[in-house]
Amino acid sequence: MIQIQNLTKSFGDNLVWQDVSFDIEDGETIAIIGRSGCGKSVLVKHLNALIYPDEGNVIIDGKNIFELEYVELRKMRQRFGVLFQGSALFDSINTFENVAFPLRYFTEKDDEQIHDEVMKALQMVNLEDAAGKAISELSGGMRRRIALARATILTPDYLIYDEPTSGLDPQTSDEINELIINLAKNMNITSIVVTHDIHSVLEIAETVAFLENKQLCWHGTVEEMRQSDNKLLKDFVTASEYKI
Ligand SMILES: Nc1ncnc2c1ncn2[C@@H]1O[C@H](COP(=O)(O)OP(=O)(O)OP(=O)(O)O)[C@@H](O)[C@H]1O
Repeated sequence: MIQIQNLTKSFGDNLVWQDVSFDIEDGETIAIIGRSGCGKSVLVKHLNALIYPDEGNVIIDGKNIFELEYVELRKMRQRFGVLFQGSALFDSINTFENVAFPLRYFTEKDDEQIHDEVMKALQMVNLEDAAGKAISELSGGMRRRIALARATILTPDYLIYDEPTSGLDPQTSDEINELIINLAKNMNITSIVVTHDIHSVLEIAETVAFLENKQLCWHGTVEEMRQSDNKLLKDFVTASEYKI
């Protein structure tokens, strides 16, 4: 379980948000929503201590991650997979090696084990035929799926998705959403999804955290979001051109 407690973060005199608190249960899929620049990415970067807050704590399984020493911090970070905005694949190595990269970097596994695990991951995203392809040969949707295979190769407990469907057509977005749902179910992953895409929120999320006015404006289940009277939340959802 991740407990976010009274987090406040500024960069210089730019206050991003203050006093943000909510919990993420094991196995939950939560969407972090809010307008551009409201601090969604900054918030999720606190969850694996890529950014430290001015005030507040993140407690994972009872431990305050901002107090961890280097070795424990590294271990904790390995429990997270991250699907970066724009996929962030390495163009200089092929698809197979992109997915294999975390195994080569973080584990002592031999080539045969690495081969088996990479092929299993590629199968999971329906791209086993792309193993030998250069990244430049892949479409945007395929890149996203390869990035997903790489993000899950170390079987993380938590997976952070930063705008997983941005720039994709509706059909490809649906395919990625389906993969996110399957991964959460089959690998029992806790998923934290940063998105503007209300359609995706309704497809994949169980809970929603809405950042607005430099604070956590609203937090609840998707069902509660559909019925909420919170004006700012309603305005945000309506502006996303999706009626709930
Ligand atoms: N490393 C940094 N140094 C200084 N300011 C930063 C840094 N990272 C983010 N910010 C600022 O923090 C604020 C929140 O940025 P963030 O990227 O989290 O927003 P976001 O909600 O994810 O936006 P978007 O939806 O456009 O990706 C912005 O004002 C941004 O300029």
